[in-house]
Amino acid sequence: MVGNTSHKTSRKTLRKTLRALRNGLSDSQHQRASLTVRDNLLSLPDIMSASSIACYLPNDGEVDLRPFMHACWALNNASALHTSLPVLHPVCKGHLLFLRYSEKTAMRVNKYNIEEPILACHDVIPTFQHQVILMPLVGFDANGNRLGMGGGYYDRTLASIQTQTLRPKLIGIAHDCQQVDELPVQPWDIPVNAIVTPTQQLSFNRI
Ligand SMILES: Nc1nc2c(c(=O)[nH]1)N(C=O)[C@@H](CNc1ccc(C(=O)N[C@@H](CCC(=O)O)C(=O)O)cc1)CN2
Ligand SMILES: Nc1ncnc2c1ncn2[C@@H]1O[C@H](COP(=O)(O)OP(=O)(O)OP(=O)(O)O)[C@@H](O)[C@H]1O
Repeated sequence: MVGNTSHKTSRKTLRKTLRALRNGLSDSQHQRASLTVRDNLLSLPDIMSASSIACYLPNDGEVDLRPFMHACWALNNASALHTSLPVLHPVCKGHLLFLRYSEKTAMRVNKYNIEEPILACHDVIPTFQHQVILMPLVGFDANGNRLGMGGGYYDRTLASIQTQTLRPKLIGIAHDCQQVDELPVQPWDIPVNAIVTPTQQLSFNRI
């Protein structure tokens, strides 16, 4: 665990350190992480009862959710379980849309070189209509505070649904090496309900 994480340690420095750690994992560590996270997710009642789950495609050494998405698609033959991916909002800068994603989805590359579905209105799944949003974490602590890539995309997008009573469960996904003692928290940070890593399933009581 990265130790020296007082509030004085800037988020920028932490991001750099934690991104280097996950990018330093070997191919076999990445493959194992991806499969154990898949299995851990499939053991969660919130996942098994969901009909729409927002995922992401791996970037910058993140845990690869593609095996999990394949498992969801296999389940979708028996139950109605759909996966979506984040797309940079074309109008509302700094926000995300979530678009339905399957093996047949036409894709393009966004400004961060991450593949995303080509925008088609009928494929948009409104954020609040997801039961679960799986969020890529750069860092996390044992209180469920999270650090992302620094764009504020998830924070802005999720801020608009915080007042709703029925809102998606936010599950952060990370490698174990991304845990820190204590993250410096900002007023706009939206904490997660749970965190899944290859070896941990943390859950947090939130109102
Ligand atoms: N897989 C994945 N998809 C995602 C996210 C993510 O964190 N992971 N996002 C979560 O928000 C959104 C994209 N946000 C991102 C924000 C910054 C960078 C990034 O690489 N920033 C560079 C600077 C690039 C530049 O300014 O041109 C860097 O920090 O090195 C990437 C994605 C939507 N899709
Ligand atoms: N709800 C919001 N409204 C306006 N600006 C926001 C909001 N949330 C975050 N921001 C802005 O986004 C910037 C990046 O935020 P932060 O450092 O929390 O990124 P992050 O941890 O990568 O978040 P995310 O994973 O949500 O992209 C901050 O400078 C902040 O001003």
